[in-house]
Parts: sequence; C-alpha cells; structure tokens
Amino acid sequence: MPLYTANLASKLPHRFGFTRTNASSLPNYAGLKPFFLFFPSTHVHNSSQNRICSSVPSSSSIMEGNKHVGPLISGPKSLSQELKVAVGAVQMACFLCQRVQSNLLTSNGQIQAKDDNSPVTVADWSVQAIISWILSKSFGSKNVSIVAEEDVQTLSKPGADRLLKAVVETVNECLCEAYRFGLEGPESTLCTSEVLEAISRCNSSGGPTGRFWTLDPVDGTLGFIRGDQYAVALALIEDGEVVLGVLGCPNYPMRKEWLCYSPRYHSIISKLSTATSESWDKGCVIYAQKGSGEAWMQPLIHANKKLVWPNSAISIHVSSIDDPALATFCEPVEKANSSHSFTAGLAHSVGLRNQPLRVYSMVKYAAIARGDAEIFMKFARAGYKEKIWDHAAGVVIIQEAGGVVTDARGCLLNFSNGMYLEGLDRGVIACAGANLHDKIIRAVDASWNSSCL
Ligand SMILES: Nc1ncnc2c1ncn2[C@@H]1O[C@H](COP(=O)(O)OS(=O)(=O)O)[C@@H](OP(=O)(O)O)[C@H]1O
Ligand SMILES: [Mg+2]
Ligand SMILES: [Mg+2]
Ligand SMILES: [Mg+2]
Repeated sequence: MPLYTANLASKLPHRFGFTRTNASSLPNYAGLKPFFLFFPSTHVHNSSQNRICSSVPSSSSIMEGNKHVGPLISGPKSLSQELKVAVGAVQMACFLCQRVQSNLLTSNGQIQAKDDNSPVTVADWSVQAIISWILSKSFGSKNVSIVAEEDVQTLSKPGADRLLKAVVETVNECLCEAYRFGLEGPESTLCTSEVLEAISRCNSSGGPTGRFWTLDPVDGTLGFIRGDQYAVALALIEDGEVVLGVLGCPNYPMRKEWLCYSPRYHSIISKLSTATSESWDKGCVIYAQKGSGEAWMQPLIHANKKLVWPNSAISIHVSSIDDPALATFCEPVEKANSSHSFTAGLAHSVGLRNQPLRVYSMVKYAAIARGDAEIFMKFARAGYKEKIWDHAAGVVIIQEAGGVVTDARGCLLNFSNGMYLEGLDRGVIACAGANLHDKIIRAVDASWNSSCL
C-alpha cells in the first residue's frame, strides 16, 4: 500500500495517488538556470537527475548588482520584475496554505460554503489578501487590477467575526515572513479593514485591453480540505493575452520518484517524505512567461528552515509521447465538474489505454507541463461557465513548456471577456503535442453528436 503524504492525508477519508504508468517518460529536466535571489553558494545535488544550480553566475540570467533576478527572458518584453514578485508571492502563499491545512482538522469553522455551495476556507481569503497586498506594495495600488475568485461577502456577515479574526491573524503571521520570500512586508500588522480592503479590491472586470492579474487563491479547495492536491494560481493578462503564469503546488513533489499510484483513486499521491528532509519532495512552484519558450520549476521555499532554500529553477518540458496507447490523461476528480463517462468514451475511441488520473486543481496543467501526463480533458455540464482564474496560469505554462491548450473545437481559450472564458466550446483540452491534440479534437467531434452533454 503506498505511503501517504503528510499526516493529514492519513487521517482523512480521502486518499490520492498518481504516477505515470510507464517510467520511460521521466521528464527531461534539460536545462538548469538560476532564477533569482541567490543565497550563500550551495551546491545541492539531488540523487537522481540533476545538479541543482549553484550561485555560479549564468550568462543567461539577468543580474541586478550581484544578484540574479531571473533567466534571460526573450519574448516581446521582459517581465522579470513581475515574474520575480509573482513567484515570491505564490511561494509565500504556499507556505501560508500548508500552515492552514495542517491545523484545518483541529480548528473547526474555518471551512465555509459559498452561495454556489462551493467550499471556501481561511486559506482562500488569506492568500487573496496577501497576494493582493504584495502586488499593490510592489507596483503601486493604482497600477494593479486583479480579477480573483473570492470576495468579502461571507466575512462581512453578522457572526463571522471569529472567521474574520482567523483570516487577519493568518495574513499577518504570513506577511511578517515576507522577507524570506524576497518580498517587502508591511511596517506594522494589517488591521481588519486593511485585510478586507486587500481582498475586496480584487474585483476588476478584466477585459480586452490593459493589464490585470487573475488569481485563484486556492484552486481545488475541495482537494485542499481533503489534504489532497490544490494549487495557488496567479497570472498576468495584457490586452487579452496571458503573458505570465505561476502555479504553486504544495502537494506535488519536484521529483517524480516521490509520486506513486493509488489504483483505487486514480490520482496523485506524494509519498511520506521520510527518506529526506529536502524540500524537493514537499512541493513545487512552476512558472512561465509568454514567448520565452521555457517553463520553469523550483522547490517550495520553507520559511521555517534556518537556511531558506536557494531559489534555483529547473526547466521543464511536456512529454514526447504522442502514441495514445502510451499516453495518460488527467481529468477533474468530481464528476459534477466534468463528465467522466464522456471522457471514458473518448479515451476508448482515441485508443488511450492507461487509467485516467483524477486530480484536483490546476495541478493537472502542471502534470502536463512537466511531462507526468500527456492529456487533460474537462467537459463541464452545459451551462457551466469556466472562470479565467481556473485556467490562465496553467495555459501559458503548458504553452511555453511545448504543449497546446484549446477548447473542444480547437480554438484558443479567450481571456479577454471579463471573468468568464466566453465562447468556450464544450470543454477544455490540453495536450503535450499537436498529434495527440488533433486525435482528441477529431474524437470529440465524432462522439459529441452522439452524446447528450
Ligand atoms: N460544477 C462545476 N463544473 C465545472 N467546474 C466547477 C464546477 N464547480 C466548481 N468548478 C470549478 O472547478 C474548480 C475545481 O477544479 P478541479 O480541477 O479541482 O475540479 S475537481 O475538483 O477536480 O473536480 C473549482 O475551483 P476552486 O473553487 O478554486 O476549487 C471551481 O472553480
Ligand atoms: Mg472555489
Ligand atoms: Mg479554481
Ligand atoms: Mg479557488
């Protein structure tokens, strides 16, 4: 029986597990380039694949004084400052989520249901508050527009003061560690109204022109509550195009060998990391800038460790498998969120042989980008409108890692119409390559008419 991740999972009714079904497609961690914020030079070798980059200056990184601030981003224009702040903010948000998740079981009342019956926790609100605050601090509140999932409606209701107090405490506990993530925190703790303001200001309407951020503070809240997979998702959209994306995946280990398969639940599992205390197996942060032709992955920073892990990045790439008989596809865990029967029929008609991996959150996008799976399919029921924050970061990361993401008709997703992916036809299909993508699109067309979706 595979080991389970953190103690939490072993106490919870829900289990999760994943790995590729054939070891031959280990992702090729081709390049090693420093990202930013170097610490005392440390050569850290991980046992199997790669040397973690040391603080040796690399010709392909941008320097500010003697600090590396990021790989040389080609593309239309460098967004290295935006990327640096976004990665640091998501790293810090992951640290916050792990803290909240660990005492989620003990402190009741930290899980609420919103009007649409979807869950929301102290972590969702707190992450939205800290990322909103950091972006405003870094770029000036007048220059920052954010389209994010959460609002203050529940927090402002009578009787919500204990919940609100928990959010304010969580936010301040985290912001006082901001320096460990290369960020500047507040001179003094934020008061309740400042925390509420940081959350509620994330109400931009988005649109086809100008620049705005889109944030899903906890994507896969259901997975988060169950000690399973979840993601912190932040993306920057300019004139309707996603120009950078960051995915924090606290329960998705850097190293594949820390993943194992839980046949019963067909999904991701990360083994109990007893073998090493390295943060390699505690989770990862994945990011990319549009047009750079590269996607990057770095380990989670553990602020409670005396030496904050050097921010080193490994370039990742989609899998080279394009034979359906060898490919693996991911889909949402909840069949209310995507038709499992439709995808099963599709998989059969395309010739997919491996069991589906059912995974919460945009960790599915991360799995494709780093080559742990080849296809992600989601077919929500008719009438459901996909939100931009549930896809933006994952889309640009897969694209820059060499993959393709479209709707079920083969059209690119449209992020220029406010909070919804307007015009999305039938479902979302992400593939490691064009061949597989083409086969899936054809199969959707052929089977759609005979399905009753
Ligand atoms: N009915 C329905 N249909 C389709 N999608 C829905 C639906 N309800 C919710 N959502 C959104 O799905 C997000 C969770 O995505 P997941 O990939 O984690 O789905 S699943 O939980 O694995 O089924 C989840 O994101 P979070 O709320 O951030 O967890 C929702 O935004
Ligand atoms: Mg939600
Ligand atoms: Mg979401
Ligand atoms: Mg969410």
